[in-house]
Amino acid sequence: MSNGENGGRIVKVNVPVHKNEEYQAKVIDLTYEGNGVVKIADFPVFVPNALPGEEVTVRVTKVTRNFALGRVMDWQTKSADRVDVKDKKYIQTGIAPLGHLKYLAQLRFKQHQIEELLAKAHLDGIKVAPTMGMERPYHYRNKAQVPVKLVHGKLETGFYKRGSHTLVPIEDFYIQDPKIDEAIVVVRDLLRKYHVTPYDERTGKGVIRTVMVRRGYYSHEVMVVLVTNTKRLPMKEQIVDGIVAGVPEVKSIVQNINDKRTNKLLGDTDKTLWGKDEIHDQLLGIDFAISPLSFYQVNPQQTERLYQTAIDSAGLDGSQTVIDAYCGIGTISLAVARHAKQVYGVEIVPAAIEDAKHNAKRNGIKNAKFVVGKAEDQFAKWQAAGLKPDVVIVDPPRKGLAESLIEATGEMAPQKVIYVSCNPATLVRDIQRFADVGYHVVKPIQPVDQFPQTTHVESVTVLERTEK
Ligand SMILES: C[S@@+](CC[C@H](N)C(=O)[O-])C[C@H]1O[C@@H](n2cnc3c(N)ncnc32)[C@H](O)[C@@H]1O
Repeated sequence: MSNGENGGRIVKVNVPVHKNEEYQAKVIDLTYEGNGVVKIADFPVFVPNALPGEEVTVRVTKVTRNFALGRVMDWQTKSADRVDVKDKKYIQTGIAPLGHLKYLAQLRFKQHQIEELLAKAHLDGIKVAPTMGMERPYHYRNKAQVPVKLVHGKLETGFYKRGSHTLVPIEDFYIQDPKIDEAIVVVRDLLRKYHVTPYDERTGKGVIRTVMVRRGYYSHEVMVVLVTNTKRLPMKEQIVDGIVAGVPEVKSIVQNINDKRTNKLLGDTDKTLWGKDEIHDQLLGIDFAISPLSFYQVNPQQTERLYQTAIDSAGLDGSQTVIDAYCGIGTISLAVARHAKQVYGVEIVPAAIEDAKHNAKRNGIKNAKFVVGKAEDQFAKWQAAGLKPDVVIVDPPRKGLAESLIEATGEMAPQKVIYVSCNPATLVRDIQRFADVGYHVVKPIQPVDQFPQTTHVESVTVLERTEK
């Protein structure tokens, strides 16, 4: 019998492990979240920083009815796939939850996740290609959003410990562009120098909440966004001058005001303090304008590979009509437009569609039309209007596709469906639903590692219409 917590209530649960006790066990698996799994008298305990095959001493930190959480206190044996991460902060904070696994093993882990889900759905016939990885799988992020807090009386920038709001001070973020890390240190030192107070979420007081920095991968243009809780930023001129002097590539300095007591990072009001309102960068040779609130892919190198894989799979020769569903700021649509007769993009966020139209114009692309709306509703409208696309590309959020969208696709009868997925579980579910309307996977699913050192799995699946 052990005490487990349940929404603040203490409940008695009949389980074979006890909080704060230590157990020796062998790690038997790795979860999709990157935690090691050990079983104690058949009861699962999930443990960060533990790899399959390792023998460990685990201290149990939390017990629930069905599982427990634990922490490795000691390793009796270590996995050959283990990397000794120099700084435990990366694992503690969730910056790099797979940072302790060799990169090749991370790529296999991602491939294997899709294979396992297919096998569970009795779809073992569908193959999965080895994950396309990065040559240098570090320092890839083109955007940082770093909380600012008082830690032991000193203003610090860093990252939250997993599952908490405890700030761990960090200077080298490991997966971010090092120029971004340098810019954050410059800003932090200026905030310290001019005694700007960090926001305190308990009292709602203080000035600076977050520092966001973006840097164009090709353009090298840097944008610094200071997210404040107050309309006034004290010592504004001095801070701006300091950033201009300390960050040579800076092209835009923006104050974003977020005076809501919320976990939301950015507020709705932007004030450009210096330079341009937006920076620019390219993806697949297309120029994109990026403002503080714009969505933009964070790993440009791998995004290009992911989208190129999707575009190559579409087999376009300039004569096709293509739908790009969940098009965001039109990244895929605009890249496809150069190889298609006409492209239609649909996306639920109006600001993203504004960006998409703006980006089409800037690049002189005239054969892409963008619509705001729910993809599932828009598919029904297109179907009713008799639109006959040759190719449908979908890039949905983690929850995958609405069933009605799959049915409408079946009715519009494109030759190909290209499915860009960020969640293998909903991908496998949707592959089964596509089979019901006559579409089958025609080549191995291609995972592309968009987020090295983390557990995210992105992939491209090609489905074709097959006669029943
Ligand atoms: C994985 S992102 C796709 C990003 C896009 N391909 C790009 O590169 O910019 C998923 C997108 O789907 C949008 N979205 C979410 N639910 C939607 C819905 N029901 N209909 C249309 N778009 C939706 C989100 O706002 C987000 O932009």
